[in-house]
Amino acid sequence: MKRSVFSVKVVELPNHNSHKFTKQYGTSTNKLVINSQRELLLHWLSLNNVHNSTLSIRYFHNPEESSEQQLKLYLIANYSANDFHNLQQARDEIASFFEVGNLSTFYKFELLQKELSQIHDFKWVSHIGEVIKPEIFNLQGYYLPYLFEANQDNNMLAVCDVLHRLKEKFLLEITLQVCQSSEDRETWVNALSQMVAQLQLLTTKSKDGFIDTALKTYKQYQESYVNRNLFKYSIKALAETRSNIRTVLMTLVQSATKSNSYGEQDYIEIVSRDRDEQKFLETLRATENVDISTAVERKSWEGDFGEKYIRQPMKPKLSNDLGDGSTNIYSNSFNSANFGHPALPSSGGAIIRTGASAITQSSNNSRRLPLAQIKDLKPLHRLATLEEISGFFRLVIPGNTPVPGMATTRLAYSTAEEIFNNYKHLMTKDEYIVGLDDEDNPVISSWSEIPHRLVAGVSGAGKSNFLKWIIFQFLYVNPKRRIYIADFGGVDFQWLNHMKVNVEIETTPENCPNLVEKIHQQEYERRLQLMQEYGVSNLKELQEEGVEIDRTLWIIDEAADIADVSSKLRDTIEKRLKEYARKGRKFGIHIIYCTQRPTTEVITKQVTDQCEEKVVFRVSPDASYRILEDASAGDISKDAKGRAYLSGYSGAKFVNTPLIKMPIGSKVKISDTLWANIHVKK
Ligand SMILES: Nc1ncnc2c1ncn2[C@@H]1O[C@H](COP(=O)(O)OP(=O)(O)OP(=O)(O)O)[C@@H](O)[C@H]1O
Repeated sequence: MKRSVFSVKVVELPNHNSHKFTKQYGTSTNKLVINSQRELLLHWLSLNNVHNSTLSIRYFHNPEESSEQQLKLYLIANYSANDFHNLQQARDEIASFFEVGNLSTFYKFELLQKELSQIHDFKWVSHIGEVIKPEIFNLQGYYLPYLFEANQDNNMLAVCDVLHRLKEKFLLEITLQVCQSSEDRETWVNALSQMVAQLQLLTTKSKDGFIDTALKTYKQYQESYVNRNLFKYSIKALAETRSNIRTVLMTLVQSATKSNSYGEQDYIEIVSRDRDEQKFLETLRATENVDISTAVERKSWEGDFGEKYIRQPMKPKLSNDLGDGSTNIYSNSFNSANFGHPALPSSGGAIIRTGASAITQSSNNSRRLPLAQIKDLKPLHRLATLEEISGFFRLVIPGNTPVPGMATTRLAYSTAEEIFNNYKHLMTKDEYIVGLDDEDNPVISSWSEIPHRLVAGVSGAGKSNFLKWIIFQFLYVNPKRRIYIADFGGVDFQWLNHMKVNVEIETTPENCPNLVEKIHQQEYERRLQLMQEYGVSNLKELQEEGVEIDRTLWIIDEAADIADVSSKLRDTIEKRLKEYARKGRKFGIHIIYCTQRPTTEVITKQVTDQCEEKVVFRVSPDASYRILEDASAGDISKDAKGRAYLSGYSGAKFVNTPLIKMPIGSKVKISDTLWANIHVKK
């Protein structure tokens, strides 16, 4: 027998509120995601050339990681086949499901090439808790394992919330193994029919709530288990401390089952490394090997409880109620010696042969079945149908807010073209679109409400692209608007000169004071003078008087260069920031202060105070905190180019700024870009 493991990590979560999804699936995305998860299980059941195939969903919480990386989600498959060829075939089929199956529409998976032991080590685990179906061990010896009543709508959000609050490492693992049809099925099928027949007899003799429930439940087992595909399940929590296990697992039970089914039942058993060494190690080993273990079980199974014959404990509760009629059934209590014996009471013989199950009947035609013991029913509490278990076997489905501990990665980056096509009506003289939020809704900023902005982010985080996106919108509403740029890199904005727009670019910090002065005279002084002349107090009124004047934008691309060259220049700029902030709203003079190095020397308190809107791309958590009083921008991953944390007109949230295609010399013509929408009148 050859064995292999296939593991994937979930790298992208579905975003149902995204524009793309709502357009395609309307409001039914949630249902479709759930169906795609169910399909995974059906697919798994159909891998029939594979033996003992096991599939595990793992939620791993590690508080040592940054806040968007604390929760990791894995799917691990363990399968074996007779020969290498079948094994390879199974692997290809499994891979295909993750790559192109319906699940891949909603989740993006990363194939993990590493050995399993390299993905997870378990040295930190000291306690393991398991969710087991509630079982009733009645004093009189009755035994009843309940079925799971699955909540098919479980989205796992409550579980992720609890996991996120933990201050310890924690692994929640839901594992299913396809139950081979031949495997000990005959034994429990036989036991089931004996139990049903026995309970039926009892209900005719007395009214007993428990017996009624037991009969109903065992009949349900007969209907849904006997001829169906089944899974063995294990639902485990592996933890550093014992204290959080019950909380997490109960939250899982509450999410995965219908509220009326968990009631007061106890679902959880816990073993600890020091106290239940053998059980602990056995169940830990099962996790290491992506296997099912049944080591953890309820104390009631200890002793000789399971050894009893099914009919033995079924003594009437009040023998008086039964009168003499009971004798026939109960006084000749069964034991293996008299099983199948012609001297068996006739009612006993009928018990088996009149059992509800077709299998029982057909088996009985050919041979006598052994007398069933309580322990023959024991496998039932470790089995589940697809319907029962599907509430538990669930990848988290995000709601309106991101899943705590996981980065909300978007399914696709929106381009500036897409945003422009969908939302250009939101680009006005006073407002522009910063980008899209994680629900793919446009995030707006307002020039009239917030005069100045601070843009920060490490090299390559997407600042320059963002500035181009702002410039595009600034000019789209009026190509005659004037822009001043202090860009000491010197090449990022030169293309604007080819656009024949009103732009002035200063490339050396040394000449920057001239630019500052020029802006002051050409824009500030001029506006002041015009307003006095026309007797008005703001830009809008001036425009209404017929004066051809509009907002002006001053971009300082690397503020650190200015601070390096001269602290005097920095002070002057800060003074202007303040001056234009006070009057900016009315005057229409706006500054975007941009830096890679958001140190205290560059981003002084003056700057953070004056720039009321902050767009912070990836920076260190410290820098994020300094600028935003929130460390969120420190969690932005390196790959998430264009993603920023915004604090400003639209509140505080993550925003995904779009990539804007630029004209490149003769290679990319202006007409092939959005810039063709800026019509400069000659
Ligand atoms: N919104 C975005 N979506 C996708 N990719 C982007 C986005 N913004 C930038 N990029 C990619 O990242 C690269 C670096 O972006 P950009 O030049 O804007 O970074 P920067 O923060 O200005 O870096 P530096 O400070 O070094 O100039 C770009 O060439 C582009 O390919």
